[in-house]
Amino acid sequence: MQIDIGNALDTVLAEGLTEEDLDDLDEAVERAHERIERGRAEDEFGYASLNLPTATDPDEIETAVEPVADSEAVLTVGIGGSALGAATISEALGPSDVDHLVLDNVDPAHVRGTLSDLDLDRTAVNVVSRSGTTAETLANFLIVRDAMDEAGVDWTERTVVTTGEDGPLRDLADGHGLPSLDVPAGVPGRFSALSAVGLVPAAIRGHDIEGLLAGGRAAADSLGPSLFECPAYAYGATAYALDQRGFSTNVMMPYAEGLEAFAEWFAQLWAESLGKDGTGQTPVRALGATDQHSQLQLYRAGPKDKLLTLVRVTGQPDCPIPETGIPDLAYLGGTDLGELLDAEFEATEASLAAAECPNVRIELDGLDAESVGALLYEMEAACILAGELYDVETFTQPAVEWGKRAARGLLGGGDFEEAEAVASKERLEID
Ligand SMILES: O=P(O)(O)OC[C@H]1O[C@H](O)[C@H](O)[C@@H](O)[C@@H]1O
Repeated sequence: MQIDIGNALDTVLAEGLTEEDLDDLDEAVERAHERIERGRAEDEFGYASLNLPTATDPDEIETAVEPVADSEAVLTVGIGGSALGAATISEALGPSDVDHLVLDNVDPAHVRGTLSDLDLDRTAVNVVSRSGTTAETLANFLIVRDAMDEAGVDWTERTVVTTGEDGPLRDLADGHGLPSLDVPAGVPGRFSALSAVGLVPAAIRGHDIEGLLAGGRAAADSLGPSLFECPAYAYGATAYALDQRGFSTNVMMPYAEGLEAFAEWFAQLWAESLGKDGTGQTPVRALGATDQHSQLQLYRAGPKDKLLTLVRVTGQPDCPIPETGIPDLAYLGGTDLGELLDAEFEATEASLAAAECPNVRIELDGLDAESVGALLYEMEAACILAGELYDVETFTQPAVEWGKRAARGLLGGGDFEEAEAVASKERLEID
């Protein structure tokens, strides 16, 4: 990944970063890098995530998915960090003979519709939950099992489980002798894409999981004590510094359909990791060039509180635009869709800079296993670096846990005082 922070500098924007700011940040990055390396060396909770490209065993994953190698579809049942990494990888690496669908939400119509479209006899069920207790995941899995029973399919022959060392899902996998993989200890879900959590569907779909890990390893080698030599840290430090200047929203806008899910994965990573103690930068998902025609008006002319992260992929396949006799469209003829996308990308960068809106360019050399593995790793490293600069507990998500306990209490899943707050909700109803 290459990064260009030129449009975040004071030479472009009044509120931009000065040379002195960058030097100060660089010193902070050096300290943070030392902390991160110490955490990695000791496999500390969270920091251990940055060791996944070497710790993950691709052969173990390939072996676990062998029983479902005949699948026409893989259905991931998981949510948040247990689904978004896998979805990102599948979408970025493109089509395969095996479709990948995700049941994360518990929307009844969506779940029913998804199941009714599948040939369950040829579907691999990929159940993922680090805790093994997440209500949405477990409820959906029970429904999938039931649907398989009804269709006369032995669900135990079509299910692969990835979960923590213990918990109800681990017990279930052990009880039925299901192929099972570990969510590695010390790795929070949103940092687990380069483990079995993100790689099982890729393996079933025939994608190059060794390549994904090799990309992660190359990215690990690129980490270093200076932001001027480390794209991941340059990104994390720039986003942090801009947030300190009031650019409290980070719009992640890839110019590639294959990275739409990546923006969603990034949003969880950034929000759950950095949204602590009254700090954090709000991630927003957008897609270029599509959202130039809907949201860009706000980003350029609305409140000056946004950083735009614009991602482009070089080396896209050719897609020539045919010549036309229509005079107004003549400029398009003989060019290529890729050229049009690039022109849109650069025009957006310039238009934002001209309006004093900071933006950062991230470039990827193609969307292959290596570049996708590197991208996921570098964004995780950027996030961990930013967490050090904010001085927050990057790897926990207590605010999310609050709502989970409240919902569980409401469903009779135990006594949770958070559930009482739901009953005492203030109302002012207008019909
Ligand atoms: O993997 P699980 O334990 O099922 O958790 C799935 C997701 O649930 C939560 O609500 C957490 O906030 C997320 O960080 C996590 O990724």
